[in-house]
Formats: sequence, structure tokens, C-alpha cells
Amino acid sequence: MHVIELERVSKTYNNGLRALKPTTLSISAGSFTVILGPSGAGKSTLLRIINGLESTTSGEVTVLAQKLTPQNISRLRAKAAMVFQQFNLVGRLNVMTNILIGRLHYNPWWMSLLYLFKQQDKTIAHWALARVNLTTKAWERADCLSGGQQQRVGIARALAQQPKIILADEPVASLDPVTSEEILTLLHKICREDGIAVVASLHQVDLAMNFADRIIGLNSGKVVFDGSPKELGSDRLRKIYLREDGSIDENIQLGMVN
Ligand SMILES: Nc1ncnc2c1ncn2[C@@H]1O[C@H](COP(=O)(O)OP(=O)(O)OP(=O)(O)O)[C@@H](O)[C@H]1O
Repeated sequence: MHVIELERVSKTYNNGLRALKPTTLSISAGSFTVILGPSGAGKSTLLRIINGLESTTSGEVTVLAQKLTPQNISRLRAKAAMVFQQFNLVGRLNVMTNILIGRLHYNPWWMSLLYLFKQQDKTIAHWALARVNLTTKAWERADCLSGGQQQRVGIARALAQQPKIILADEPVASLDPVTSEEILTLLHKICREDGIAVVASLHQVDLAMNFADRIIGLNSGKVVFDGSPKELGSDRLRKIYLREDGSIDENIQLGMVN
């Protein structure tokens, strides 16, 4: 079953920049997909379109078998939770309240204004916190946690939405290599055990190779590779990271793949 389907979806920003060329692809339930590509390739644009945070210029987005429309966007957004590079926590609030923010989709707006939550929301938030192994930090201020712990809270907040999809926009870009590996291990475990499809954009090719079922390579808004890590040889990787002037992004270690 496909949880995400894009049919000739494109995006041109108001300044005329064509961030995504017509793209057709689908994502299977419970799969772990990594989007690779140089800076400015359109990775965030693609993720934000799936979540309805960015409008499309053309084409159709279908999430959980329903075409995205202004009428259903907030309901479907609850099922496609986002995880961000900068965690997007409210630093002055404690961890538990940050996780409960994931439940706001399900409550009336006036409850969210007052940070009021139902008992069921609290039960789900406790479960989500345990899922990321941070139960002992429930009442600490979010901005007192390490980067890795803050990202765990970001993942718990996403889980509190009870999503079918997690869209992670460079979830480890602000973390050291060991913590990055831990966070991706956690996302991978959640994907496998809870059957949640994860779509993550990454800059690290080695992590993509280790964790992805499928890699989508974007270059200048165009899908230039779509396959398993095994199929990603150095020639294909070069194609993903090729700049318009013919040079290759120097941060990419082409030796990582055969
Ligand atoms: N709101 C916007 N208005 C105009 N141009 C934008 C906007 N958002 C992104 N862009 C441009 O669209 C292109 C794709 O941006 P996007 O953020 O999707 O790339 P990315 O692959 O996620 O890059 P990075 O790895 O640096 O985050 C870039 O050239 C960017 O400057």
C-alpha cells in the first residue's frame, strides 16, 4: 500500500525559482526512504509539499489515499508528522508539554490556547516519551536538554500525533556523528516496529546507505536516482551531487559506495 503519491508535482516559488520539476513517485507504508541531494536541490520543498506546508504549482498530492485539499489538509497533516533539523521545541516549556503539542491537531483551538489536554492525550504523551527513552526528563525544560535529547523529544512529539508517516527534514544535521547514528537508529526502529513510513532528507551518504530501504536522489529539483542503497554506485552518487558548473559538492565522499 502507498501512503504518499505524487503525480507530476512541481513547485515554482513566487520569485520564479523552480525548486521542484514535475515529479511522480510513491512511498510504501512502513518503508524508510532517504532523500539525498546537494544544498538547494529541493529536499525540504518536497517534504513540505507532502505535509501541505508548501503549496504545489502543479500536480496532485495524495496522502493515505486522499487527495490533499484545503478541506482535509489539517486532518492529513496530523497523520504526516514532521521532525525538524532545529527540533522546533518551545525551550521554556517542559518536555511533556512539548510532546503534548503533538496532540493539538486533535483538540479544539481554544484548548490549545490554554495548553489544556485530555487525559487520553497525556497517556499518549507518556507512551511517546517512553518510546524515545526519555521518561526521566519529562518535567525538565526542553532547552536544558542536549541536542540529541531534544531531537528525541521532537520524535516523541511526532509520535504523539499517532502518525502513519514521519517526514524528517535533515533530522541529524545539527548533531555529532555518534548522536546522529543514535537518532537514525531510533527512527529506523520506529519505522520497523510501528509500521510508520519514514521519509528523511540527509546530507550524510553513509547514513543513507546504512538505514535506507530506498534512496531518492534530487539534483536541481529533479529526481536523478531512485533505488536501493545497493544500486547507488559512485557514478550515480556523482550524478546526484553534480553542480551546474560540472564540479562535485566537495563534502561528498564518493569512496563510500562502490
Ligand atoms: N520560500 C522560498 N522562496 C523562494 N525560494 C525558495 C523558498 N524556499 C526555498 N527556496 C529555494 O528553492 C530551492 C530548493 O530549496 P530547498 O530548501 O527545498 O532545498 P534543500 O535541498 O532542502 O536544501 P538544503 O539542503 O540546503 O536545506 C533553493 O534554491 C532555495 O533557495
